[in-house]
Amino acid sequence: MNAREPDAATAERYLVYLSGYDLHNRPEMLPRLDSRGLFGDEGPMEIEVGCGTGEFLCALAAGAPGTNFVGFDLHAKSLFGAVERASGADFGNVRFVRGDFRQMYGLFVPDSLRRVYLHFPDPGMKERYRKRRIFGERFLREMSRAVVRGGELSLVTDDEDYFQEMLALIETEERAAKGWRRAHGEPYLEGFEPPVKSRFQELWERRGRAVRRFLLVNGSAEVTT
Ligand SMILES: C[S@@+](CC[C@H](N)C(=O)[O-])C[C@H]1O[C@@H](n2cnc3c(N)ncnc32)[C@H](O)[C@@H]1O
Repeated sequence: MNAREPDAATAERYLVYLSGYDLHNRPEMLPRLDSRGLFGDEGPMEIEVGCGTGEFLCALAAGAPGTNFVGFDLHAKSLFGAVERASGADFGNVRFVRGDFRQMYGLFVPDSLRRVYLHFPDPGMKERYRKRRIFGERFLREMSRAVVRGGELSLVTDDEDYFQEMLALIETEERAAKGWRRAHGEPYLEGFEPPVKSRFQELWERRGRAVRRFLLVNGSAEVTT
């Protein structure tokens, strides 16, 4: 997708930029990452971490106009594509936040999210890049704090090494009997059939990669709708 930078009015409506400097030095000046802070209302909110060009998130937004959807990504050009998609459809329930998600945990409000999606996160093949992975113990803990009891975390990957890391951490989490547990009896789910597939899902499936998913529920309450 070869998207151009949005004009000022479109960027103002859809895009929030959180610089590394501000996140580190003056987080108290930044908006809270909940419905009130990003949409000015109290609607339920779902987020996609590393949303890329936003195909999946915008398809969700089209199907649930009463829910707020926020996509997070580091990469400006991908988000320009995502903004073009959302503004082209005139969605009022979508925003995008640009910046390093790992620096944003302190801006989330406890019990403010209904679902979190982390789909096809970058695996970082080389040893030194593995440290940049979004998924890990801290991610699980922070998202458990931000998501309501009974809310969900959806994890999808095509990468064997990342999959094994997810499986091991999820099993540890379940043994601790708090935080996240699997919504399914099987160790993981084979394949993923959303209403619209993301750019990376299309790409990896075309190349014959196996796609595997975990659907986790927060705490021990029943799943919310
Ligand atoms: C492989 S792409 C997947 C994009 C999308 N989820 C999809 O399925 O097409 C991973 C995305 O995560 C973003 N990303 C990687 N590290 C990030 C971070 N620390 N904070 C925010 N986004 C990040 C990348 O810029 C990239 O767009």
